[in-house]
Amino acid sequence: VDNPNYNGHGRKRDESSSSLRKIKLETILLIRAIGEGAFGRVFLGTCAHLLKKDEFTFVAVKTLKGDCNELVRADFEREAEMLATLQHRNIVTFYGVCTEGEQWMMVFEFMEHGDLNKYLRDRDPDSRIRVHENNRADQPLHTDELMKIIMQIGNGMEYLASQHFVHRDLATRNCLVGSSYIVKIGDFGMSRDVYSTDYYRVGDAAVLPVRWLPPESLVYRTFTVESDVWSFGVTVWEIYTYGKQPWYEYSNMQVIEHIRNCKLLSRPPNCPDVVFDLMLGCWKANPQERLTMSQICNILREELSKHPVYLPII
Ligand SMILES: CC(C)(C)c1ccc(C(=O)Nc2cc(-c3ccccc3)nn2-c2ccccc2)cc1
Repeated sequence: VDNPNYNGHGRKRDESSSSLRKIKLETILLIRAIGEGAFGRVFLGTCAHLLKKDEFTFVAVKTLKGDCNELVRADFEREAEMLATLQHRNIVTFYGVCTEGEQWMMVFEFMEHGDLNKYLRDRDPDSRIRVHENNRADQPLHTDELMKIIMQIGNGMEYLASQHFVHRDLATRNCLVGSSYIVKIGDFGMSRDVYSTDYYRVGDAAVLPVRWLPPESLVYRTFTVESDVWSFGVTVWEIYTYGKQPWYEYSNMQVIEHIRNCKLLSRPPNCPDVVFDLMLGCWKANPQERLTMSQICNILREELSKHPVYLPII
């Protein structure tokens, strides 16, 4: 059970850090809805004078349903406070909140390519039907580009672990892809609606992303930076299978049995040894034996330095 002084993500409530910016309602323009969930909607919008005095910035605005009670609003404030303290190039930028109108809003940076799971599925070299975004076929992703993606998520997770922040739901659906293929960890709380089959109600408790969780999280419901490392390994598996659901051949009940019996996901096709070894390092039954995010980042940096990935400068 989490220490009562910590919020759900195992983070010391740090009163001094609230750099929570209040954004004026009149500077926000909502353009179109890009997501829908049980607790509200997400819009593409613009925000004036956010970064530079006389400029607009594209933003993703998470609106809280107007008829929310005090409890949900207290949650909203707490989440916003927490998000405001986490800043890193591989964490989706949280600009601030607007609590002027009836509808409270959270303002995030807009990530133009959407969530990483959809991005991967649209760029699977094997997928026959090529999704045509503005009539340009999405180029399939090659394995060296996949390595760059896991490096970025690794950097973000290393930062969260350094802040003693436990994510509890790391997966490609909760990562976003921005311009020039920057990948960041972040979501708008819609995953349980959009990717509902990734979650399963274990006992009478909350719905859990069982396919991404280690044995101790399923059995004792403990979530730690070590259980985040396990989920990172499953996220890497997702990336090298271009967004397949882990254990897609099995039901939730069978998956829980597999994980409890320490059965591991198999090596994705064409997955390099170093990457599969990394996954195995994340999936040690004993949390203390798992790689740390820092060790993971060092291994990835070493590997990337061998095959530098040339940025698409043309
Ligand atoms: C990676 C960072 C630190 C940026 C992060 C960490 C946690 C969350 C998060 O907590 N997501 C999240 C889950 C649910 C959630 C909805 C319904 C049921 C159960 C959980 N809501 N949110 C949510 C709430 C407010 C703003 C945005 C996301 C996001 C980013």
